Amino acid sequence: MIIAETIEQLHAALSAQREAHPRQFIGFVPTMGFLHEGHASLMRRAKEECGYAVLSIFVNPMQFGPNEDFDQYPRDAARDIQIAEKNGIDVVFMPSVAEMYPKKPVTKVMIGGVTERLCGASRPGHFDGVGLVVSKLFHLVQPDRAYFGMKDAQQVAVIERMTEDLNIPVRIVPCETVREADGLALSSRNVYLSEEERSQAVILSRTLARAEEWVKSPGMTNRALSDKIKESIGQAPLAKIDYAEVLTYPDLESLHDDAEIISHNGKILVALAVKFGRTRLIDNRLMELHGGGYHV
Ligand SMILES: Nc1ncnc2c1ncn2[C@@H]1O[C@H](COP(=O)(O)OP(=O)(O)OP(=O)(O)O)[C@@H](O)[C@H]1O
Ligand SMILES: CC(C)(CO)[C@@H](O)C(=O)[O-]
Ligand code: BAL
Repeated sequence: MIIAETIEQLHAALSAQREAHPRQFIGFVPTMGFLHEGHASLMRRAKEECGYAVLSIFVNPMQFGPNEDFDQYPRDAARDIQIAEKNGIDVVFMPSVAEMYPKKPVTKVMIGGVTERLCGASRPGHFDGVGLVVSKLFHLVQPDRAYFGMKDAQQVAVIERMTEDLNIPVRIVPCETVREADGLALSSRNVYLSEEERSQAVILSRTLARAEEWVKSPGMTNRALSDKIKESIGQAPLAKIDYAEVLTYPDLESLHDDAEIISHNGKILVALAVKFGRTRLIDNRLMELHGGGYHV
């Protein structure tokens, strides 16, 4: 496995690969490191489907707000390198902030529409930072396919829309969320949780499982569902709701408050962001409705 800390080293590795295997696909997994089994599942899929897999590890300051956790974000490069190697990665790109942003960028990648709700609303500027760094990474790596986790479902919708609007020649591959045995979605930020917060954090996946049943009940309106979701999260005394919303997917538009959910035709996303102390966790469930029918 090649470890590239500079753009020059990355280019050298990719040029050698393209020269030796011109027809082989390149699969790309962008991350912020502190790798876990969720990341590993993306790496294995990239390797299996493409034959050659590139991982990036970069905690991107541009996507953190001034009062967010950029400085505290967990980092462990040595452990990440071992996990990458075990999961079939051919090149790890782990640049410094100065390597990625030698000058303060004056170019903005602003994605509208799909960023108006959820994390786009509660983390102003977040998706401008994601759009910028992912565009840069796509230009640097020029992957055939890029693998993103559905835990960050809004991010998948944003990146799909950005690559479509800008004709970036990459296929975005959404990947299933990997969970702990009790249902908690794996996330690098789970390490911030105290024991008590960790045991209560199961309320996110538990509420999403309940929501899936509630959606199927005839007569269940969006307003009633939202109330039930909030009440369910409220059963965890330490949980503070940032958002709990039901939106269309991938456009992330509102459903009418009084509309019966089961009569909706298309995908809906039940999306949660919940704080435990200073730790903000997200999770979601995507469902497909057929104007009365129901499929996961
Ligand atoms: N549990 C998971 N299952 C599958 N993919 C995941 C999971 N968690 C994160 N990913 C995906 O890994 C990629 C990199 O995410 P990131 O490095 O931000 O990890 P994270 O665990 O989501 O961290 P954070 O705690 O900061 O949200 C993203 O595409 C993300 O959706
Ligand atoms: C896609 C990403 C690596 C961009 O910094 C980040 O938002 C993440 O880890 O999901
Ligand atoms: N997984 C999303 C990256 C972030 O929280 O900034």
